[in-house]
Amino acid sequence: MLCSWRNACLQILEQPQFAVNITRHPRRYFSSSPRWNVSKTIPMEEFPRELVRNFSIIAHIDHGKSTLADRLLELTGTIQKKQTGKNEQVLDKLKVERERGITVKAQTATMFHEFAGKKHMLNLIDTPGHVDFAWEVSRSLAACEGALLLVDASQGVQAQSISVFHIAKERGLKIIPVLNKIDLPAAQPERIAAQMESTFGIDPSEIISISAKTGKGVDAVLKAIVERIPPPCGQTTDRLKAFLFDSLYDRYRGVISLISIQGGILRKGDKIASCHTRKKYEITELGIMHPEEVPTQCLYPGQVGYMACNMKDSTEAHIGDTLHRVNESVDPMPGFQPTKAMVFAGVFPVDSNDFPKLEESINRLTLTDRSVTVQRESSSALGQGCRLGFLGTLHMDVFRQRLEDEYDANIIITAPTVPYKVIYHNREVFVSNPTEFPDVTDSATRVKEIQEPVVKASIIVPEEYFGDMMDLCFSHRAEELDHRYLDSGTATSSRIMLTCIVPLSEIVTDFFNQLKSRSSGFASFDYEDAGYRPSDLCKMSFLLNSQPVDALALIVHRSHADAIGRQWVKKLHKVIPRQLFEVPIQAAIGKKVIARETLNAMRADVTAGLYGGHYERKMKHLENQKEGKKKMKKMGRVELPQEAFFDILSSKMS
Ligand SMILES: Nc1nc2c(ncn2[C@@H]2O[C@H](COP(=O)(O)OP(=O)(O)OP(=O)(O)O)[C@@H](O)[C@H]2O)c(=O)[nH]1
Repeated sequence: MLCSWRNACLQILEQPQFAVNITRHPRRYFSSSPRWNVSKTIPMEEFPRELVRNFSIIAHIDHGKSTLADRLLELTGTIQKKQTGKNEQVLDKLKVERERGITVKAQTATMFHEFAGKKHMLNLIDTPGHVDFAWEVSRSLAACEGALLLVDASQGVQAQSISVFHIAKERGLKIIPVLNKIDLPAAQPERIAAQMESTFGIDPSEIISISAKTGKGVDAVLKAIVERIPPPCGQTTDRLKAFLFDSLYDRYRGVISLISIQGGILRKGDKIASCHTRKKYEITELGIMHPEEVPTQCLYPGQVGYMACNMKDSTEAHIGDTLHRVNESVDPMPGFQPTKAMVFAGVFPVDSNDFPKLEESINRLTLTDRSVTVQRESSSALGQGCRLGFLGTLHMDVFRQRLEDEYDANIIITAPTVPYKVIYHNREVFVSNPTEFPDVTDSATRVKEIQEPVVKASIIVPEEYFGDMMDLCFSHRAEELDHRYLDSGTATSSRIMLTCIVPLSEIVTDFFNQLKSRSSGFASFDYEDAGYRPSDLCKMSFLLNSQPVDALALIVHRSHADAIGRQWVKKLHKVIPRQLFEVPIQAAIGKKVIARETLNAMRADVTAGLYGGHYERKMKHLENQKEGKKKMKKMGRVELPQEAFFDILSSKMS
């Protein structure tokens, strides 16, 4: 699968609009004066751990991580300076990443840099910036000793800057503060430096000011990486211990794992075992990501690279696993918490005959993105499909786009839901599919309590938008609101950090769009899991001609039920084509209808052929028509066309 993933990337890169200096052969990545002649193997033994630095770049979305990564790769001669003048980034390889300008999948690249007369090996692990991909961030950081904390000098500290800072701090990483985009006219380096001091306790004299776009100051970053980040631990004489921090699937070679060597030397041909699964393997290929694969003979302590070892099934590679030599047991490294899907949605093919193809595409795509959970689902309205679990709505959106771009899938995706906890007298059940949600109005279901997931949200916003943000939070059922000023002293327009507890279900719908529009794009937002809380939730069903449409069911808070019900029947009324008979469109909670619209019948003019004649004759025709329609209505099932589903469900999410 890696190969197909890689091939997909290469195909994308080979398209003229993505023409950058990456090609299939590693040799071509080198500048005209390569440090290493890659036709010979890289002498890995020349890089003892003292000469190795493993680091990551962490920042809020769009603060310039990938741009800085490119400048570092260029400055160290790893890639050629771009001639295209386009903004494409070398490490953002997926089409969706290039189109949206965001990093989704973390990439690794090794650079060689001469400092104080010694060649150093610098391993950069690029990380995504969006809150949905925080799991990738913490996974990338586990293989590093240091991190560049990048802050946009025009935007200042944002919500995600704070959360990634804390992840890095918790992992004990050396943090190098970097102020980026100083070339922008709106940049306020002194003010933002003061903000970094008050928010992170960073000494302003340690901050490096750069422009990743023009390259100004980037050499000082390279110097700081070597001087300030400690070298990794581990000795060549230790027992072999390799930490598996990422994996990909290659159709021909099986699983390719990214590893960091914590101790001992890993050689091609070595027999290794996994602490987690206890399975044994033989290393068939070893190398470094440069940023494409460059094979080597061995990897030494502190080095980061890739390995292939005939792992056939992608589930065998456990992120966070420790690998050791067969018969030489070691203490496993602390692993990662498994990811928890927080947003679920049903995915159905537009043409139900396409289900096998869709399922195959989903399975392939999940091999490159293990945080997605998959379960089969069938709906009477939409046919066979899959219920997928994602880390957040952006994650869901990116997955959908990748399905469409890379696998040509034509799909309908249902409204996102979150996993609710239904507590019965004797058990607890997690429900993420509205069709499985019990009817709480019916005492026979014996539901004791319903709980919903809540998150601790942090919003950073200029003072003038504070009132709007409070309104937004209240209208989304926020509790425990608190705030503090980020800028100390006399700043003219201060920024405020607002924190509150909000139900996750409120965030997965339109919260983010509203946050951006109500703050004119100035607010930034981040959230973390805050457990479950009891909530007054119920299932809302929609009925067309008294028949429930399963794919449209929703789980709503009772206080919002009436408004949502009314809004939805109105929307349905707009998109459902008129039938030969009258169709009631109803929203119901349990057996109680809370909103209704009526779709009038199409009426052929049955009296058109008559001219003159008696009034009674006309009335008789009309009465007959009425009778016929009544019969039709009794038997009639309203088929919702797929386009109507598409309209309803896409507007549901906006
Ligand atoms: N003027 C200016 N623009 C910059 C600079 N650095 C980055 N940019 C621009 O800022 C935008 C975002 O940069 P990226 O490098 O994609 O940001 P990122 O942090 O990698 O974004 P994610 O991967 O989505 O988290 C791009 O349009 C860059 O061209 C800079 O120093 N000056």
